[in-house]
Amino acid sequence: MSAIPLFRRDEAKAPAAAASAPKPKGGLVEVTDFRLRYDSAEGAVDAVTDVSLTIRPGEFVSIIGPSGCGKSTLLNALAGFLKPTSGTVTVDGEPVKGPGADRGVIFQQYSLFPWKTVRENVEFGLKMRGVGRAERARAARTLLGLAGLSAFENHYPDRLSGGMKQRVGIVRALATGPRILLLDEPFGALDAQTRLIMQQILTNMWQRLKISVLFITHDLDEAIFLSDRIYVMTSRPGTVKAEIAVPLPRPREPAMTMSSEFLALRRGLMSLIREESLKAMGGEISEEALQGLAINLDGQDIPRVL
Ligand SMILES: Nc1ncnc2c1ncn2[C@@H]1O[C@H](COP(=O)(O)OP(=O)(O)OP(=O)(O)O)[C@@H](O)[C@H]1O
Repeated sequence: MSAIPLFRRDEAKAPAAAASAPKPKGGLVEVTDFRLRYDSAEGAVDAVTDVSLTIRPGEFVSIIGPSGCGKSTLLNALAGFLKPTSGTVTVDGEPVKGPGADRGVIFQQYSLFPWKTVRENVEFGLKMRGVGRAERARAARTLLGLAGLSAFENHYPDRLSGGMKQRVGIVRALATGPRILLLDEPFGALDAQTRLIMQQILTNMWQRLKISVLFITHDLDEAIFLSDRIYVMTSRPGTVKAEIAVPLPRPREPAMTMSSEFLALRRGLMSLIREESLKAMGGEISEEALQGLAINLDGQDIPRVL
């Protein structure tokens, strides 16, 4: 078994891009000393603190971390929906001041227009920008082809499965040519098999388009399979605990998930996440309790009590 080193911050290097991939046009994301505090009626919540991270042009980066560590908060700040309390978020050197066409955003919930066909959904953003009918149709058909959806261009969303709807959502976000794609647990609502297929389609599309991606997930296998690098966050207030390079070759193939390299990465990530998830639960769960040994039975015989 070959051991894969887990890198701490500043040590992770992205693997070289595949020779066949197009050269990315911009898409450098820099987050520096980012902090976000929510002020609510119940008091202030420090959601994220002292986060600095980078997504290089054309890089696929994932963020994993325990529930409530601020992953969505970071993504929303990159999307321009939230302003940092302090620190900076820039895209190609320009501070993010709000949502913009340079960033496509995809959430777990599907957000298609039910009264429009698949192709009309994909063309919508282009139409808003005044792109002509023929050019719109050509762009939509190319992207739908890449996502394996050509046969469904005239279907309405209610005729599509969850996986198809999410693929249409991704295609729609890509249609306007963003430099960065931000995905917040996009496959979280899908069954395990569909999820694997979606990962394969996304990695294939990304390899063809080579735009920068920030991907949030709870699924370690998904993060490893898709990413060039993975940031692991601590429990709240979230900060970066580790930065891990994924040195698996491209294109990614499902068989790689059985490789010793993949499994070594998985083990390393699992132990980092477990540590933080236990902390996020307020430390009330001990190792003993996880084994069912810490429950006080007062000398009673379990089968008789039940
Ligand atoms: N509008 C808000 N007001 C107050 N607190 C908030 C608000 N939005 C989020 N929070 C809190 O900030 C913290 C970070 O939330 P966030 O949704 O970014 O975490 P997350 O890592 O994406 O969580 P999950 O993995 O469960 O989706 C959480 O403790 C959450 O309860």
